[in-house]
Amino acid sequence: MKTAAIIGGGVIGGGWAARFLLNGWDVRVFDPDPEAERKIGEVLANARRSLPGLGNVALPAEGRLSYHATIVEAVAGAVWIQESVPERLELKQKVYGALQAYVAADAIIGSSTSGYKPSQLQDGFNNAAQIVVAHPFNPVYLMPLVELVTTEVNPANVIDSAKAIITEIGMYPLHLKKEIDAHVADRFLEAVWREALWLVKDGIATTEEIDNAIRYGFGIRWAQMGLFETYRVAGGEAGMKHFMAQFGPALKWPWTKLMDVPEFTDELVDLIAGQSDDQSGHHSIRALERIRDDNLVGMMRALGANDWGAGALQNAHDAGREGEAGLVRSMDGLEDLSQPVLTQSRIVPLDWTDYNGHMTESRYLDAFAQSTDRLMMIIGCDAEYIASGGSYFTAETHIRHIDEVHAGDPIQVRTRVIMGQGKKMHLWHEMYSGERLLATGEHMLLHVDLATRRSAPPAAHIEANLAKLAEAHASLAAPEGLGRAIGAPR
Ligand SMILES: NC(=O)C1=CN([C@@H]2O[C@H](COP(=O)(O)OP(=O)(O)OC[C@H]3O[C@@H](n4cnc5c(N)ncnc54)[C@H](O)[C@@H]3O)[C@@H](O)[C@H]2O)C=CC1
Ligand SMILES: C[N+](C)(C)CC(=O)CC(=O)[O-]
Repeated sequence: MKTAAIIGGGVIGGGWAARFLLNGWDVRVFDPDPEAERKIGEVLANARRSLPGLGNVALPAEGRLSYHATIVEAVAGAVWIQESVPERLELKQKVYGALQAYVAADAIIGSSTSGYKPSQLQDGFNNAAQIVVAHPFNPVYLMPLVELVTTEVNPANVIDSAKAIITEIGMYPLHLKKEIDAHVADRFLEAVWREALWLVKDGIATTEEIDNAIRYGFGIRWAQMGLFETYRVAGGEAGMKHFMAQFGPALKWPWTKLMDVPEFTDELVDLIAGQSDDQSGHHSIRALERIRDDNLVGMMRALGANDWGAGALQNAHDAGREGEAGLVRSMDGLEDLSQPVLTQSRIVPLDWTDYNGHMTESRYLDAFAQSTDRLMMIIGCDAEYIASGGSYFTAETHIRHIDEVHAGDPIQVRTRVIMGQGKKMHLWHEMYSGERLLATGEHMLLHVDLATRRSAPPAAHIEANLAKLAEAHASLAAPEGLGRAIGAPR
């Protein structure tokens, strides 16, 4: 089991603790705040609610969380130390002094700093080679980006290990080519924030109207294509060059105030805070966090369906986790052909539930369809085969809902081949949470030629694999409920 030490467990340190813990790492925390345990507990509760269902493959079992009275105790055995103390250079350097004395020589020390350059943190320490900036985004347990900033004193093996660990916990290491104050993303955030403060101060728009300008407009676009790809599309068929020719000159017009910062007078602070209270004061911060998390999970899962942006990143992370979750991609991976095939192992995501507070009916079909997709892949009807023109279409489905399941619960689907002959594939899926049977799905599929859209025999290797599974599964007792239908009223 790998161990991470969290030095400073506030908003960001708590998020890092949750991210490591839910990805199976042991986490040791040092924070002198007597309220730290309670605060981290609340962040962790939100993380447990949202992160496990973000992907389509179950996460490993949670690691162990412990709190320690000193830095020296907290860093014992840690291979990653994440410093997230307040953004004050002299405080961070004091912490690095202690870390220099106690951290293992091969451990990595990441700083969450939003603005300091790694050279400012490394300065004067004989273990500078171990110190990097690993700047995350709030909430750390859901947002994938980590800006990894290094200097010439960090050797390649430290940088490679840092990238590998960040990737292992489901995040994306954006390694900057050189260090710069506030890295990449915070420079944008500062520019946008500065401009927004002017717009409020000058009475052009309220905090709520500015937020609407973002969330009804460019904010949604940025979440999926970023800045440059969005503008490339906005240039029409002529693309980026046309876009630059058309809108480049505006950069020199007085559209923005950029470096000019409004003074934080009491009047301006009251104006902004008052408008923010009017806009959102009816929600507690924890409630707003949950609304934010629900939306982030929903958006990232929607991007995943298109294998795009943060969703594509999550899909790649899922693919790397399949083996540990017991999922296979080919017949070679099946240890015992006579047993039903594990075709899904996941946590019920937040966006799969409904007004009745449980997994909604359409998601049972979604889950069973994903299990069918995996079985198709296992017998050889994979992306390459489908691109060559053959696939299966579902002709008939019968789902029985046997027991409830809720967001955050683990589910597994085990699949039997009832019949696999010629064009026909008859599947039986059983969905469990632990030992509890939740639902069954019976599906008849037909192999089709994608060019003619008509049924046609599958390739020989697919037919052979299907027959092998059907024969092996025939030795099991017939599943209870097989062939059932609602039936016409008498
Ligand atoms: N809040 C945000 O949106 C983001 C913050 N960051 C960065 O993360 C770092 C932490 O920021 P937040 O979590 O927002 O601050 P915070 O104020 O919520 O948490 C800081 C924590 O550090 C603890 N602390 C203070 N002195 C300490 C010491 N000597 N040793 C161990 N713990 C100590 C405090 O008790 C507190 O719990 C900063 O460098 C900040 O720039 C990075 C990304 C986003
Ligand atoms: C405001 N902030 C500079 C601390 C923000 C960040 O560093 C990243 C984030 O989560 O927005």
